[in-house]
Amino acid sequence: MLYYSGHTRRIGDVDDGSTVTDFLPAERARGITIQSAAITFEWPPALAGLQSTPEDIGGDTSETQPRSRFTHNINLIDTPGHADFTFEVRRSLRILDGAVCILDGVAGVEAQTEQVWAQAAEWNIPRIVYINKLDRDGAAFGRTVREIGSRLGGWPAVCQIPWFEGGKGRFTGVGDVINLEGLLYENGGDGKEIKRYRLSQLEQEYPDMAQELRSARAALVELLSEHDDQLVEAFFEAEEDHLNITPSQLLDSLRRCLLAPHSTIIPVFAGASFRNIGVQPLLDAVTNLLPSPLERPDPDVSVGSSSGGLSQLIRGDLEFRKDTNTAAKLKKKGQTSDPLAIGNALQGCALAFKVVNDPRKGVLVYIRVYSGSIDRNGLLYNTNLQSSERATTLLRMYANESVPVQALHAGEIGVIAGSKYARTGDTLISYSGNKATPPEPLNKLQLRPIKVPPPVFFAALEPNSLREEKDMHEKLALLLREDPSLQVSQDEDTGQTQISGMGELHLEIAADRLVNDLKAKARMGKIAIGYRETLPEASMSVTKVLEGERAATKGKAGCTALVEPLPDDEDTSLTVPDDAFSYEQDGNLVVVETPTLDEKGRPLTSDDVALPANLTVPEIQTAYLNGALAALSRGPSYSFPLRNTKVTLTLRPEEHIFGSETTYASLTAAARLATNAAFRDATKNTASILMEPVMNVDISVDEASLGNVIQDISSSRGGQIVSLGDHEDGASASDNSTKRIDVSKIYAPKDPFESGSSRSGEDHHRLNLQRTVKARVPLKEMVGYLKHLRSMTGGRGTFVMSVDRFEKITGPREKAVIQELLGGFV
Ligand SMILES: Nc1nc2c(ncn2[C@@H]2O[C@H](COP(=O)(O)OP(=O)(O)OP(=O)(O)O)[C@@H](O)[C@H]2O)c(=O)[nH]1
Repeated sequence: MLYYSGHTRRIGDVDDGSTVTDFLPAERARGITIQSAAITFEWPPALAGLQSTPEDIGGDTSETQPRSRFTHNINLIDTPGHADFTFEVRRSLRILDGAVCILDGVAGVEAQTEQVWAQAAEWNIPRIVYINKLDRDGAAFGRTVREIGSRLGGWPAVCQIPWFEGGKGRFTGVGDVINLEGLLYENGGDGKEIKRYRLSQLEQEYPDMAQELRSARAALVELLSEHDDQLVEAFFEAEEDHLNITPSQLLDSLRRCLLAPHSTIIPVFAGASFRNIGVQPLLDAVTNLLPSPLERPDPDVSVGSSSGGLSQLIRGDLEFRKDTNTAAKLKKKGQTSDPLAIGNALQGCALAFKVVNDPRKGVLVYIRVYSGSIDRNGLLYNTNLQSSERATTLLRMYANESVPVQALHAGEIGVIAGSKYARTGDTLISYSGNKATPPEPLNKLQLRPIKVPPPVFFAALEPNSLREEKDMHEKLALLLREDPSLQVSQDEDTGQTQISGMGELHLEIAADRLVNDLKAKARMGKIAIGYRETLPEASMSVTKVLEGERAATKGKAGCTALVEPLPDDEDTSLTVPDDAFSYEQDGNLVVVETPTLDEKGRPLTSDDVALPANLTVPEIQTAYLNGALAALSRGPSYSFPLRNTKVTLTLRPEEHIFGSETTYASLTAAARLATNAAFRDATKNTASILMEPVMNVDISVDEASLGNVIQDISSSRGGQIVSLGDHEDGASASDNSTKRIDVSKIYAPKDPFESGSSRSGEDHHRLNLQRTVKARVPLKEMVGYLKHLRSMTGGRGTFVMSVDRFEKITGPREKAVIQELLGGFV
């Protein structure tokens, strides 16, 4: 894409590590994408002027021109395909306006495809499909098209068909169903030499291709007519001749269908990128079919407990819930809660979706601007961190150069260079006025956040020497800004640092980044499963006072803690009193109570003691919270993080505050001490109960291996089969909400081997039947599964998994796990 748009001089090759977007050494070495890089280019190329398009197709010159005749800015976000990085995919998905789903023409729809497809549907992102690798042996365009129908739950609108030499030979080009022409690529060329054949020429020189193209055209018109009345009209005007519909009418219809809410039309394109076949027409399709930022629905935002659309907020139409703390506080402070004034104060709103530490340029924060503009040197408020910084350098990123710009506007993607704080996922806003903080409640404005899945693997990280420890932690902090799906915790007693993440590869790459790219002098220990522990019973209320001499932290402070197990799956928000400060994370709930103080820290009755001047109620709440979170990261019995645990911390100034001796740090330390003591109290009779991650596993296999795979999951691995999908009849793995697609009604050109095979087509069909097994399996049993699955399925099986929940381990399994853990520690 970058080559054809004129931004690089040579075509990058993943196999020899010369790609532009996979720029991390770890990515180039492994040939995979890890971070979603964002790059801007123009299509059609800006320098070339208007692209020459095939003349005289359809014959009508009065109609609207396709968008691909005019230069557009395209922001390309390349996302990783490996299951360990689904979080990376998720966070880039949400900033997309449209997506190209690239399928492997041999593997077809894979388990991973279904997962990412469903996520994209959640964000309402219009998608087109590109079936790649059609040059490979065993590539099956037709079968893949049918799988798109059965497994992705939509109607494939075949916009291109593959062109094989002599019908079965080398893959040489594509048939363009919209423009009714054949595109023949020069063998072994860079893809710039394309010979175009009009239908009439094809009929003379390649009659089979012409025939297939006509069938495909009829199928496309018929499919769209079922979803789009305007095309039905056009069809009648065209004297009911499929071939007389103009390309523009078809593109407009496809676009209407694709952009309609809950669209079930999936435009399909074909190619072999490695042979440089099919890339430019795909770029035309991106320009012609996918929406511009202006055509996207209003992004969801929340402001405190109110939520709605961003433009609603700007117009002053967002209703702020009167019962919220926000409204009450606003009133007290005498500030406006006039929605229009709030909307007017917002000048720009952007999302930081990627933080990259570039060895030469420093920290680059990639942002997507949603409204207004982000200006150079303007003050930017980070509503996640509740702090502001100036965007001194704004860049637009091209393939190998970055261009400084004065502002980034709504719809644009660019970079803030040198930002000190912004992390992946943070909402950034600019606002009117010169204050360091935006007017309330804009400081709470959040673009719809993504949930970070709980990490299920961990490993110890050790600096090579004590001297390196500080440096290692600084570099870790940078890594965490890049990737919020990594977590780091430190053992208070041993000082050992642990890193946890989504998968083994995820942690390996993190360690690789830390050591090789960020040059931390450290090493990572063995990767193990991240179990959790939960309390067997509630503790007594425990008060601890921390004295400076005893601890590393200076100062004196106290805290009272009470801990208790939460019932499984309880909606924790229900158990918090409205006026208390509470925080939920990883299935835990921390509540901080200050029963004798008002929100300004003043005593409620004359018998109560006030806060000293150096402390405020919010500071105490955060200090206590941080102490509790630190304690929660290490359980009392097995040192695993706690789960389903409620921590209630209470501050009573007369007991816990010692004038100016009481600092923020000492309060945090006291809260941690008290929480830990309460944990010990709750486990004095019985040890914590271990919990293990149980995964939702989707396995794709063909009919022949189905029995073995099910047997293996349910008996050897203790898994529970949830459902069996039959892809070809449409009883697919996709959830029930997606409509079933009648696969027999899908148009797909015959695959070369289908006709030439000695087997009857039907037999072949059945043998290739793909099934999706959905199961719930403990993660412990899934370690090393890919290799096993491959051997059971002759290499064709694929699977994906995500954390479903943590479950208590009981009975003989508990013994076995504990034994293994103990063994691991010896
Ligand atoms: N034969 C053939 N091989 C291809 C084609 N396109 C890509 N490949 C090969 O497929 C492999 C994977 O290519 P990538 O571009 O890294 O695929 P990806 O989907 O981006 O992979 P991730 O970066 O892990 O997400 C490489 O070895 C490519 O050479 C094609 O059209 N034909």
